[in-house]
Amino acid sequence: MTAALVAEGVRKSYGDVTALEGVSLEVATGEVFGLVGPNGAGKTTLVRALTGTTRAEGRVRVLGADPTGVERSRIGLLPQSFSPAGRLTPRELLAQYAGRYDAARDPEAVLSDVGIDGEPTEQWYETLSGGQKRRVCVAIALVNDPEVLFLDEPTTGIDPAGRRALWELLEDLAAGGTTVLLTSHSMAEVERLSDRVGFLNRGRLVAVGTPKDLIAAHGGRSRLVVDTGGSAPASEPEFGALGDDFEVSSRAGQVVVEGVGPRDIDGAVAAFDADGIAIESLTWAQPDLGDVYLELTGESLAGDDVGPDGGGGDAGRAAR
Ligand SMILES: Nc1ncnc2c1ncn2[C@@H]1O[C@H](COP(=O)(O)OP(=O)(O)OP(=O)(O)O)[C@@H](O)[C@H]1O
Repeated sequence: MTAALVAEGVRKSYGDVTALEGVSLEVATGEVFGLVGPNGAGKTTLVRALTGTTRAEGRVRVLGADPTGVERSRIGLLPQSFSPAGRLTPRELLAQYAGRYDAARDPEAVLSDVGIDGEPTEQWYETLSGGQKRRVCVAIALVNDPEVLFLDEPTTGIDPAGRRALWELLEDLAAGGTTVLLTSHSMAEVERLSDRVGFLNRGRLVAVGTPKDLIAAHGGRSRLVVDTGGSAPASEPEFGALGDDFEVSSRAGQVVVEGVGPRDIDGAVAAFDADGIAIESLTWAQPDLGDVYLELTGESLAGDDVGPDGGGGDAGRAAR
C-alpha cells in the first residue's frame, strides 16, 4: 500500500537544541501510527515537520507531495497548543472553520461526534471546561473530513468517559480509511488505537512496531507482584521449588516474580507460604506498552499513562 506519510532523515535544531536527529518513518494509507516518548523527545517537532508548519532538513512527503503543496482540505491537524477565538461558540467556530473549505462536514454533526451538544454548543468557547475545549478542537480538526489526521495529544484534559468516546470516534475514522498520526503520553490510548507505534527518545526513533511485537521484544515477561506488607525478606527469596525460569526481586514491601504464567500462580503462592512470607495482596500482570516505554526510555509512567489494564504493570515496574 502507498505510504501516506514519509519522513527520511528528518533533522531539526532550535539553536543549540537538536529536536530531531535524523528520523525516518513511513505511515501507510489507512494506518493509525502512535508516536510516543518523554517530554522533549521531539514528537511535536516531527508532527510540525510532517505538516509543513516548521522547516526541517531531510525529506518529508504527505500524500505523495511536499506538505506545503498538499491541498489543505486533505489534512486535519490538531496541534498540541491550539486556542481558537474565545468569544465564539462551538457552533460558530465550526461554521467558521468549515467555511474555509469548498466541501466540509455538517458542523452540527461533527460537534455531536465529539460529544458536544445541547447547551455547550451555544456557550463562548472561553467559558467551556478544559475537556470540552479540547473536544471542540478535535472537531475543528475533523470538519474538513481529512484523509490524513495529525493529532498531537488529542485527549489531554478530557475525562475518562470523554476519552473513551473519542477513542471510539477515532476507531470509526480509522475503519473508514483515515490515516492517523497520533502523539500521546497515554500508553492505554496508544496501545488501543495504533496499528504501529514509534518510540522517540532524544530526537531519535528508537523502536517501531505493532504494540504486540514491541511488547514481545521489549516488555519483559508476565509477572506476579506480591505485596508483603513489609514482611519481605532483606535478601531475595529463592523459591527453589519454582524452578529456574523465574526471576525474583524484592523491594519496598513487594516481591516480584517474573516469568509467572497464569498456570504458575498457584505454585508461586505455595512457594511464598513455604518460605513463610505473608501475602497481603497480589497482582498478576502481563507486560504492556508501559513496560516497553520504561525499557526504551528509562522513564516510568504513572496513573492513566500506563497500559490498557490500568496499571498492574506499574506495580511491577515499581519493584524492578
Ligand atoms: N520553538 C522552539 N524553540 C526552541 N526549542 C524548541 C522549540 N520547539 C521545541 N523545542 C525544543 O525541541 C525539543 C523537542 O521538543 P518537542 O516539543 O518536539 O518535544 P515533544 O516530544 O513534543 O515533548 P512533549 O511531550 O513535552 O510535548 C525540546 O528540547 C524543546 O525544548
